[in-house]
Amino acid sequence: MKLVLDTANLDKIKDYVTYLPVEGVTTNPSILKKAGDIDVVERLNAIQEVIGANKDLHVQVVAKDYEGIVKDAHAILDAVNDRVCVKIPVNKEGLRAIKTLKAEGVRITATGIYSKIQALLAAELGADFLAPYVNRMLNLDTDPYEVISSVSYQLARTNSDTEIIAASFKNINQVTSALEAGAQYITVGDDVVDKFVENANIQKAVSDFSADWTAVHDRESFV
Ligand SMILES: O=C[C@H](O)COP(=O)(O)O
Repeated sequence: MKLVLDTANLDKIKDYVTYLPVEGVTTNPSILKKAGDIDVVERLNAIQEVIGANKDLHVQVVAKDYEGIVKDAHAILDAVNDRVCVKIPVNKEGLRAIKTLKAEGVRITATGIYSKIQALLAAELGADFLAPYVNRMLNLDTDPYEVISSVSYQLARTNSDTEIIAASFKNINQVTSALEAGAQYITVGDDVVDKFVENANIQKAVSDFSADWTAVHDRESFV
């Protein structure tokens, strides 16, 4: 499992890198909105510094038309660094932009994926990552795991270098199910990340072990 953080909260990212196998960070305009009225370029550069230059930072374009998307992509690469994966929603304008930007060698994360056909088209145009929206598909009565599994099979069958970075999670079961379906990466918001190893049963087990030890030995550590 390759874990990516779907947040722009710098304090949380600083904390997560101390105990989680963080492979990167994804953002989009809605995630950046949660961070408030920040200097976005400054924040993105700070995030890259915290995760390390060799980890992937995915930054989404804002413009909706082809020319604007290509311009946004260049602006993001200039403002942050040329390794950034530019996130582009998969619609007609987005696919046109992916085609142009891949010809320039730009790393692309195809996002806003609700269907197999979106994923397969973006992969065929050379997108580096595909971001199927798990919870949003479930809300629409689409089985995201069947989509991921089928796309994963097609990518393997065609020896594609494109990888799946499943997104849009509301709980841990969705995360593990997406991985079981074939996603190589999962990008998870801090609301769900915070629950990974924080539950009352884990804390109770730790407390019980500690109580059993101190009942016999007059100290709270091994030595
Ligand atoms: O970048 C895409 C997000 O992972 C979508 O997540 P959301 O459905 O919680 O907005």
